[in-house]
Amino acid sequence: MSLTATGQPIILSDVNLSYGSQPVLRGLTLHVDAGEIYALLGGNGAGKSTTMSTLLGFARPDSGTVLVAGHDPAEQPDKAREQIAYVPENVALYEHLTARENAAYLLALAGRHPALQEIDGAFEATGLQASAWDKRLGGFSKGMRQKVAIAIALLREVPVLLLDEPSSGLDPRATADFNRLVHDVARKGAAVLMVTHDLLSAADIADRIGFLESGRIVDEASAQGTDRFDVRDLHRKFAREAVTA
Ligand SMILES: Nc1ncnc2c1ncn2[C@@H]1O[C@H](COP(=O)(O)OP(=O)(O)OP(=O)(O)O)[C@@H](O)[C@H]1O
Repeated sequence: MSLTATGQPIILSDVNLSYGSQPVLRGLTLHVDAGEIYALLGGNGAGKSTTMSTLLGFARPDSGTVLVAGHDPAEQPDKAREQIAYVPENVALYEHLTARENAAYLLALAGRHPALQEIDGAFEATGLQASAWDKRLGGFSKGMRQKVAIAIALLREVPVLLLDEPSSGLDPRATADFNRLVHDVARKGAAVLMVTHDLLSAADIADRIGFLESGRIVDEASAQGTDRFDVRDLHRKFAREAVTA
């Protein structure tokens, strides 16, 4: 695992990015430590997806520093992506392959060849019921798909986990299961950056919450020990930002 001198797997420092004449990221600075869960909250158009695209090497900043486990995604996209497990809002898996086949195939593409027991162990850790392991993905719910995606992420043992709107479309039970899993991944040492509109989830699992407005962090809050976030307070901040964005 290659880290930067500061040991932070996710670094965005003073990042500026425009689409044509429209500035989208404006001096964005955001660092995530190993083992930390950072929730990025922001209204529509605040630049959350662009931030993800920048980390994945799909969008090139005009200036500033972006490092994923020490690699600049714009210069070395393959190296950066090797360090990232990315779970998009709608997980893309092979519909005609079973859960086990999806895991084996996608991990092979990433250069890993875990034994079947390891794949099953990861499914077990995610709470995906054993009766689904040999079923084709075609009939899976969104929650089940996310479990397969997280199992693959667990087996890749990468230092960076990026989650895009992970709880949208999940019922409260599935959201709680998913949050528990993300928590476990972070406790194993991954830096987790999640983009979300779900204040409850953010309050539940984030160590830090950043409010993104017009491409920069305008406010940040940290959980202090066992003191969690006050959701009503978050809502007030979020609503204000959404109004002023
Ligand atoms: N490929 C692109 N080309 C031009 N403009 C873009 C492109 N992608 C995003 N934008 C613009 O950049 C701004 C930020 O978009 P982005 O998708 O990053 O915001 P977001 O916070 O993810 O919003 P949402 O919550 O609606 O998904 C928006 O004004 C959007 O129209």
